Amino acid sequence: MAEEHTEECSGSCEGCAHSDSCGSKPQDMRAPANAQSKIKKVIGVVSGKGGVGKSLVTASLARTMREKGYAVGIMDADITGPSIPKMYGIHEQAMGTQDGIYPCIAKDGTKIMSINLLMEDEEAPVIWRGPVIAGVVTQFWSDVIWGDLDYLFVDMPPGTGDVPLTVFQSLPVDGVIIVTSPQDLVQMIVKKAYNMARQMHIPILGVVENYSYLECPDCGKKINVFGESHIDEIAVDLGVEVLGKMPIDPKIARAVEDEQFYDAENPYLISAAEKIM
Ligand SMILES: Nc1ncnc2c1ncn2[C@@H]1O[C@H](COP(=O)(O)OP(=O)(O)OP(=O)(O)O)[C@@H](O)[C@H]1O
Repeated sequence: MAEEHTEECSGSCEGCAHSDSCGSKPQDMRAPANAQSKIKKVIGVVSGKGGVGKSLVTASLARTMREKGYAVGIMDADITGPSIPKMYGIHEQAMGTQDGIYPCIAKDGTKIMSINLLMEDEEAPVIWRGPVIAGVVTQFWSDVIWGDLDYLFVDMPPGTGDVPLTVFQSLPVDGVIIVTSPQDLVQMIVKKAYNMARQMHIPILGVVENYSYLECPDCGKKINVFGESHIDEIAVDLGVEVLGKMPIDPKIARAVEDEQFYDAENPYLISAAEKIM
């Protein structure tokens, strides 16, 4: 019979003489990366609720890292609402061999994998149950030939469902960035995302507030379109860093609309990028 841990257990199995036979040892559910992938850091971008600009923040972080000369990939784990390929103007299908699937490469060199790159019709809905969707995300890790990457950003679906759970359990996530917006609900939803990452022992790198303000193009006055920000208080309360406050920026919105995000500049997330490095 497997031995159980004793009162002296520190919680970590490292260095314990009983670690091989202990029945209480946490199960490692990590999926193997593709044999041809060498990824230095995996960063998850999460949000407690939808529509806060998580995909935009993911792509902005990837752009900032590309500008700094790093090899970057984006895994679009938002299977039912994929938006990353379109932002970069990618509408082709990914190619596969018996070794795996090759990500598509954006004009700025960012490697991208998304369910939309595997579908014949990118407008066809994905009507799959949670475990199937979660399985696809694991395949994005095991079957995609990412090659050598400094950073892989994972654009998670909103909330705390099957996919974030699978990503946290199956991928070696080095840390998460929580994206939020300045609304009353925010405190509760940030805490949900925060608590999920904590419970899964994933380091929280900090929070980014999106839609923080709009700068008047005539007088430069900052208008709080979605109300007063509470992000600084929330960050203090949770003991996490505020990594950036992104305004509503028509130039960025245009880059998305024109499907030319590979050219977009985002000066608002420099400290978020530095925190990752
Ligand atoms: N700071 C911003 N300035 C201008 N446009 C923005 C900004 N943030 C997001 N947008 C635009 O708002 C829309 C929604 O953003 P995005 O797709 O990133 O949200 P999301 O949180 O990933 O959504 P979902 O939860 O549905 O996956 C997009 O068209 C995006 O380009």
